[in-house]
Amino acid sequence: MNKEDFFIKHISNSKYIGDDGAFIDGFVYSMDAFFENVHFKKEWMSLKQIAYKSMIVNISDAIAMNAKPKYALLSVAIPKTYTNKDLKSLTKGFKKACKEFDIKIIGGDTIQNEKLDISITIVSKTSNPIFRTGAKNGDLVCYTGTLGETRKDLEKLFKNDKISKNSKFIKPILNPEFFYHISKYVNASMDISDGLFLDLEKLSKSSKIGFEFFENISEDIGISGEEYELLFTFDEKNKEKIEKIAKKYNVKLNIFAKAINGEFKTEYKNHHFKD
Ligand SMILES: Nc1ncnc2c1ncn2[C@@H]1O[C@H](COP(=O)(O)OP(=O)(O)OP(=O)(O)O)[C@@H](O)[C@H]1O
Ligand SMILES: Cc1ncc(C[n+]2csc(CCOP(=O)(O)O)c2C)c(N)n1
Ligand SMILES: [Mg+2]
Repeated sequence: MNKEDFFIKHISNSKYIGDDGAFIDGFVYSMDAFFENVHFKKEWMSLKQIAYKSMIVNISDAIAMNAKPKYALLSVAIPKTYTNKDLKSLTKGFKKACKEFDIKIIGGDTIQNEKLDISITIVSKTSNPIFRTGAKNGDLVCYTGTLGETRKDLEKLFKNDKISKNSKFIKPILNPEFFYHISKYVNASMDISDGLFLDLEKLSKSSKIGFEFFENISEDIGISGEEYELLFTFDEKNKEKIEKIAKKYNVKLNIFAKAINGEFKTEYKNHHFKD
């Protein structure tokens, strides 16, 4: 067991752990860290882009639970060298995401540190939470969008090559309205942050199912992390309805497997705690 899984297993045996967020009394609580040299290097993105993405990766978890983000608590560790202009750029990024998703920042903490580190808690609302545990035998398994480019762009950045400012690595694309619209047909869902193969392993564990793949999924597609696409399962009888809604919202669907008895394990390791 890797250190991440070992720690999570021992920190709590609460039933709330294991989903993209914890559902309690109509609200979903989720948090994600966005740290310099772990999630980005300062040369790769502007401060506004960094702040914006730190919010988006958090909002992604809320959407995957079929919850509407409402409030954010924001902790920021700021390097000493940052000027007021730098701080303004950061606030612009946070505010842009808040405006786009109608979120209020209701608190947080600000400290000084060597690196720029951001931790965000999102409080979101839902009357119909979707968990990772709900996939049923026979369900179709689907992800949205196109996978692979994010990892390629990350590799380029590591080689000091330039990438487009429209890259999903810089600016992930979320599809909240599409997902809220199909939510009544969805049995299980999560977002793709670690990569399809690793996230399928999590889905398999949570729902106690395996997968029968309709075609081979290449490594390029399967190990690309930080895609923030949606991964979900649904009963075959809802396929046409979901496809129609996807068309309306211009969302690409990839129905790539069927849930079956068994379990799915990937040979690929989580990038966290590699060594
Ligand atoms: N330090 C921690 N203390 C308590 N619970 C944790 C801790 N770290 C993770 N968890 C919980 O463990 C589960 C898995 O966490 P993980 O970070 O893998 O979530 P994820 O949504 O799969 O990934 P991502 O962080 O990329 O969104 C979640 O329910 C999360 O709330
Ligand atoms: C400097 C740097 N090194 C590596 C990566 C790749 N990376 C970081 S976090 C993550 C998955 C989701 O993480 P989390 O579970 O924390 O949300 C991936 C693929 C990066 N973006 N920047
Ligand atoms: Mg998630």
